[in-house]
Amino acid sequence: MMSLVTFTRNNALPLLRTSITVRIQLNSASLSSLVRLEEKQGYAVVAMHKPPVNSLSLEMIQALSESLSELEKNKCKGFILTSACPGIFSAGLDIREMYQPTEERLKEFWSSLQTLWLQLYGSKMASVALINGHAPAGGCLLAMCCDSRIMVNGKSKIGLNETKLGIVAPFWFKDTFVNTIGVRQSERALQLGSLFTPDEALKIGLVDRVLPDPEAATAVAESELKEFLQIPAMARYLSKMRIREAALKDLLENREKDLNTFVNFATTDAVQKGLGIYLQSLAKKN
Ligand SMILES: CC/C=C\C/C=C\C/C=C\C/C=C/C(=O)SCCNC(=O)CCNC(=O)[C@H](O)C(C)(C)COP(=O)(O)OP(=O)(O)OC[C@H]1O[C@@H](n2cnc3c(N)ncnc32)[C@H](O)[C@@H]1OP(=O)(O)O
Repeated sequence: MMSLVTFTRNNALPLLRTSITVRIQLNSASLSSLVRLEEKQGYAVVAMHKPPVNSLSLEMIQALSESLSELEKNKCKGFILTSACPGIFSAGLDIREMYQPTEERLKEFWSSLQTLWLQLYGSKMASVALINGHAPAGGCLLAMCCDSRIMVNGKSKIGLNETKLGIVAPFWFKDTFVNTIGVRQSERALQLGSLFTPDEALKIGLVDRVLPDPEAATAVAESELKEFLQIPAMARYLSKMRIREAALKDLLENREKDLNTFVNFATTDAVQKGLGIYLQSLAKKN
């Protein structure tokens, strides 16, 4: 189904001295059902929808990438990244992709994740993560790639908990973490695999606002995004790149090496054993 939306720059971006009407066509037919794209006045909502926990499988990662490309193609200025699965933002990487994998799929999985991170962390679009549920590991990474993070209060937790699975956050996860919460907090939290409550996350700067319920959080996410969109786009983007470009460059220049490191590490007996135990513990819970 082809949908059409009209973005009037006068409304969406008050600081731009132009009244050009930008017509945006989001070709949702070609996009996967794993991601729901909703067009709003001057921005888009990207909602992950892979029940039960929005785990980032190869298909989910590619669907997110395609959605961002679709927005870029349509000259969308900003988006809210959130979840359409109640209580879950994203459970992070789909552990089943890393457990007893074929080498070919494992490589495609990791390479797609690298692409998604480069796209999201380096995006010209302004973005707000509306974290309406748990956001461990890869889920936290997605949120950190956005320009602002609004979290709904409750039992959900956020953080990079990789060490708890017996794995290590890759250097670009770490760089994103350090750029968000600083070196000391990152060093401690990475080692401990800490998952933070919304209030704890607020205290260390991992999220920017905590709201009592999804409705309040949505309203704040919208006004936050509009604030970002009011800044002249080029100045805002180049300022963001001042902070992010070194990390982006590092992965761009070391993609192949990072891929090989990941494949070698993930397929060791020790890591496979650890992932198997972790998957069992998740299954046992139910
Ligand atoms: C030297 C270093 C070099 C290179 C680096 C190498 C390796 C590093 C690689 C990657 C970094 C990893 C990043 C990651 O993102 S790893 C994933 C981390 N995620 C988690 O630990 C979250 C696990 N899940 C949970 O804690 C809970 O599910 C959650 C709190 C999110 C939700 O709880 P809830 O009670 O609502 O649901 P559950 O009943 O637990 O789960 C439902 C269902 O979903 C399955 N599940 C959950 N999470 C995952 C997942 N991440 N992947 C796959 N499947 C998942 C769970 O097993 C249940 O399945 P079923 O029993 O079949 O219903």
